[in-house]
Amino acid sequence: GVRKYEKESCRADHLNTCRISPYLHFGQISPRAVLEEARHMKSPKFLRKLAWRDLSYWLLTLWPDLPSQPTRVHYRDQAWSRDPGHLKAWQRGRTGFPLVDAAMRQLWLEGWINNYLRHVVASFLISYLRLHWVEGYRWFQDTLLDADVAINAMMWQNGGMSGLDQWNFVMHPVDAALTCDPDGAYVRKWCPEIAALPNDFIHQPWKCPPSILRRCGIKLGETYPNRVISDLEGAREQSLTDVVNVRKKHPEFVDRRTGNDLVPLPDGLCVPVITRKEFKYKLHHPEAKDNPHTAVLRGYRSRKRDEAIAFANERDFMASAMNESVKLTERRLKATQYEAL
Ligand SMILES: Cc1cc2nc3c(=O)[nH]c(=O)nc-3n(C[C@H](O)[C@H](O)[C@H](O)COP(=O)(O)OP(=O)(O)OC[C@H]3O[C@@H](n4cnc5c(N)ncnc54)[C@H](O)[C@@H]3O)c2cc1C
Repeated sequence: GVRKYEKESCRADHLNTCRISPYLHFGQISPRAVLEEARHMKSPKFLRKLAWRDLSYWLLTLWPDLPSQPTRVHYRDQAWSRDPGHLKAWQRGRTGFPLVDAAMRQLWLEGWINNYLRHVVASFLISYLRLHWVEGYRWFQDTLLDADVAINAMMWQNGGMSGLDQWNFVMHPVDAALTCDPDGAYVRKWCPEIAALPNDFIHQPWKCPPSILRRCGIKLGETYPNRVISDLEGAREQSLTDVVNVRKKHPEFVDRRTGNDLVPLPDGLCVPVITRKEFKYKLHHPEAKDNPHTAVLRGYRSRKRDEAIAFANERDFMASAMNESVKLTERRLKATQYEAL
């Protein structure tokens, strides 16, 4: 169990975490008892996570408005999208991105998803749909069995870039899927309307050749939603620019020496806090296309799968081109026979 927790707690298709958060939240299990048990497990990762729980309570006592007001105060001026259609699609698991949809459906029906999936859907809301993190916080408060004002707010603040500890990664909805659900079992369970898709396309049906979609009885836009956004990279770039604009507008909250954000503490003192390297780079190189510190996580599986998909599409194209050419020859032949008569 411990080995799986250390290395594979991300898996969506296996239960590799403890699932004790609702019991901890409602006081049915004491965190001290859990800590005592966990000492024998030799899982530093687990102990770290348990400690984060206390960290969030400490943060909430320092910043009582943690659930609604950016801790990095200048991020109040950040531009966000306000598309209600996108928010609804995210909440109801109808974004057209299978892993995001599967997780949001599980959350709605069971009131729980694992930590990795919470990061995936949060990254999607914030960095790709560019919707305000407070929307995510509110939805999680409404739907999670373990909904906890302190932990939930701390995590959404950090994901939303304005928390004390900015996440240094962004989860790509397809690359994350290949990591946590490599054979698509999880997506098939929660998105049964696309279950018949072969593994290569289960996490990106929009790349599936039309003939295979037809064979699986899938009509994108009808039986399963089209993607709410298709230009993921463009959306991510815009989100990056939104943060850089805030930092440009408020040089008084950027430490001149290190480039880190400055956060005013409740007693008035301003302290520098760790800031994502890609934000610091972009501030000084606004036109640069390739940011060497990009935070989007990519995996080797994605590249392998992309090659397989390109091959399948090429084959599909060749097959339909050959089909067309056979039909054309038949039509020509018929026409000549008709003329000969
Ligand atoms: C956007 C977002 C929102 C979240 N909202 C909540 C929430 O409202 N309530 C909640 O309990 N957890 C929240 N978490 C943290 C974490 O996802 C859950 O605690 C965990 O998934 C619960 O499952 P588990 O008991 O199997 O966790 P395990 O991984 O087995 O961890 C054991 C316990 O450690 C604590 N813990 C684990 N991860 C974290 C963390 N990242 N921060 C603080 N404590 C942690 C929890 O009490 C958890 O029950 C959130 C995470 C994210 C990314």
